[in-house]
Amino acid sequence: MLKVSQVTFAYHNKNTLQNIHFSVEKGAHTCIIGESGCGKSTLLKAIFGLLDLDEGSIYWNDEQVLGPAFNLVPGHDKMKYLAQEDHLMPYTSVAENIQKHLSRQQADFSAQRTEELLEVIDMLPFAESKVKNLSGGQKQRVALAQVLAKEPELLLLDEPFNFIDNFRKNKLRRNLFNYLKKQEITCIFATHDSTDMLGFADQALVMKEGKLMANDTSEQLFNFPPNKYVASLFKEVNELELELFEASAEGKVLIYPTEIKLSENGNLTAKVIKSYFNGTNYFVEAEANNGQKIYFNSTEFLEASATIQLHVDETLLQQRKVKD
Ligand SMILES: Nc1ncnc2c1ncn2[C@@H]1O[C@H](COP(=O)(O)OP(=O)(O)OP(=O)(O)O)[C@@H](O)[C@H]1O
Repeated sequence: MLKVSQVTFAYHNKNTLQNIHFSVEKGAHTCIIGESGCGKSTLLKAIFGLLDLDEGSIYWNDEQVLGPAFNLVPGHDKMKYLAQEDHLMPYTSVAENIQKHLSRQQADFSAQRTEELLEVIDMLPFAESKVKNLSGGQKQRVALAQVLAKEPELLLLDEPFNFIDNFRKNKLRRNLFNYLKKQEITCIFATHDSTDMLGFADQALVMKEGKLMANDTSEQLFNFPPNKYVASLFKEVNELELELFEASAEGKVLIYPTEIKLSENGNLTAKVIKSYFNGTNYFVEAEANNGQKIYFNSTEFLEASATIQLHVDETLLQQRKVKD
């Protein structure tokens, strides 16, 4: 189990991690998500032991993770950390790059282990290719196989899929996270992409400006986002004044565009501004009578300036009130 307790860290007096507190169970997959610069990479580095904390502590099982001031070779030996930049050997083959990272115990069945890892990253046909001839996304996959080679107890991945195209990403994510579950490897990964979080993380940590804003399952965060920042990580979201639905109501409510329906007996009146075709339907920008913008999906094209009735489910209006 990983225990991160009240961790605070500053780069040159600039607070980068503030009072971060959470734990991760053995074998669980946890994602760290948040806008660029919020401190995701810094948190991964702290967990791996690359930073000397200003306050707080980090424990992997019963062992405290200590920073470079206490370790000649920084980095915890039960963990593997894959940074955003890779450290591959360009003039050797993909297979050799992986073999180099296998542990001594695995030397006897090195070819079999290399093949297994090549399968996880979906690169069997590239085993003998030189790394220098690979694309950015392919190099990223080889770097991933390298950190898996030593069978770490805790794997820390920083944006592991950012150079990989969507077509490959889905298969790679399924392969990787199934493999990690099978091997009972605990994994913490930083990402910008909510599809990494929704499908593959047991637990999601949302960060903003160095603080931990939410720690929950991704389903819970999607269905009941505590604020607009969290909801916006998933997709575009409307933060609507409740007075639009009931004159005397106060406060705001978070509603995703797919949850607003065109309806003759709607509870919201609006005027269409523009319809954008998005392949399956139209993404419509409209304006409520208090001037607030409303975004929703429609199966039909709606003419600009048309007055329309929209409907939002009453239960959602209750459940999605914004908490301060
Ligand atoms: N070595 C460093 N020295 C000084 N400041 C740094 C250093 N590394 C990161 N920072 C700053 O710390 C803050 C957090 O950076 P970090 O890389 O952890 O964010 P991030 O959430 O991983 O961002 P991204 O998603 O863009 O990778 C940023 O303001 C960044 O500029």
